[in-house]
Amino acid sequence: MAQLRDYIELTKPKQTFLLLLTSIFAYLTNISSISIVNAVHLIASMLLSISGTTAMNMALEADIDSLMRRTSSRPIPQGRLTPSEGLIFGIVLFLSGLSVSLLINIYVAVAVMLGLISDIFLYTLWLKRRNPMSIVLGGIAGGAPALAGWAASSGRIDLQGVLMALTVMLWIPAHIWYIAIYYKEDYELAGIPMLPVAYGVERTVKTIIAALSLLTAVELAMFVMKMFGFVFLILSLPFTLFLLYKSVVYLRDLSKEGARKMYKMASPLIGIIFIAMFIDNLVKTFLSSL
Ligand code: HEM
Ligand SMILES: CC(C)=CCC/C(C)=C/CC/C(C)=C/COP(=O)(O)OP(=O)(O)O
Repeated sequence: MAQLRDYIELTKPKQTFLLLLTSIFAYLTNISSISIVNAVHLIASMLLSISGTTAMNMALEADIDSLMRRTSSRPIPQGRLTPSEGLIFGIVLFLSGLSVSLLINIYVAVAVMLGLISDIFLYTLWLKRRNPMSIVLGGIAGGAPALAGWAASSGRIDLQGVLMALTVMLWIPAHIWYIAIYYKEDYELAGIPMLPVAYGVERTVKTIIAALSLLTAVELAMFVMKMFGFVFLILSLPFTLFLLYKSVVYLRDLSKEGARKMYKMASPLIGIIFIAMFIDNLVKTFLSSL
């Protein structure tokens, strides 16, 4: 049982759940074309491929995880699982998820492959240990589940799918860089040049503010281009602007404890935005049926 718990920990359940949520709600924004079979295939494909990618990431990062307070208690640094056990587990899960994605359509499989390439090859193996802006390309992995959900219901990868993925990517700087400010010493110890380590806290917060400003612009663009309506705008814009405002206020603080609060405040935003997309489409579909 302890081993099963360790294997589950390799999949980062909380992160995987929220990533799955973005995929499901991206899928449901095409309410007129959903099918139970496709929805089940999407959920299975995302759970398997996201968990697999995350387990591969943990197996490949066991060395730096053992150097960081936040991650040193994980199964592989603690020797409860070996890196090769973690890698094989991740590869099997991922390939299973990719196979299921092909049951839906080729575009979902493309999004799954984008997630793997971005998370493992661009971020984990190449950029994270070398480049302070690693999460920009690593962020494509974060947007991949939303792209997969849209592709599963629309049958294509188009501008709307790309903008929905971009929405996640522009939230990621607030998500990870507030964590990185809080754990700055950890990343320094492990030699990981996260933005706060390389350019300091103030520069990092200003970059987060720029990303949240772009996120606001993308939300407005999706409204102007009639991809989503007023319901989406009034449910997501205020929360985005609130996090933007609190980030500007945090510029005068820059404390570690303040960073932890900002990280916790950032987490729900991406869920709120994708639920807003779903509710907007639900209301639009209901009104058009009257
Ligand atoms: C480049 C992309 C990303 C990176 C580098 C990243 C990194 C991290 C890190 C370092 C943590 C803290 C883990 C810990 O507590 O030890 C975390 C937690 C988490 N991440 Fe991400 N993440 C990324 C993308 C995402 C995306 C796209 C989502 C959801 C859509 C997400 C959802 C979560 C959640 C829900 C948690 C747990 C929060 C908690 O424990 O309170 N992450 N992530
Ligand atoms: C469809 C598909 C396969 C999508 C992949 C989605 C996915 C796993 C996104 C997470 C992105 C990511 C780079 C996390 C690594 O965090 P980290 O290594 O910096 O975190 P840590 O320090 O806590 O290990």
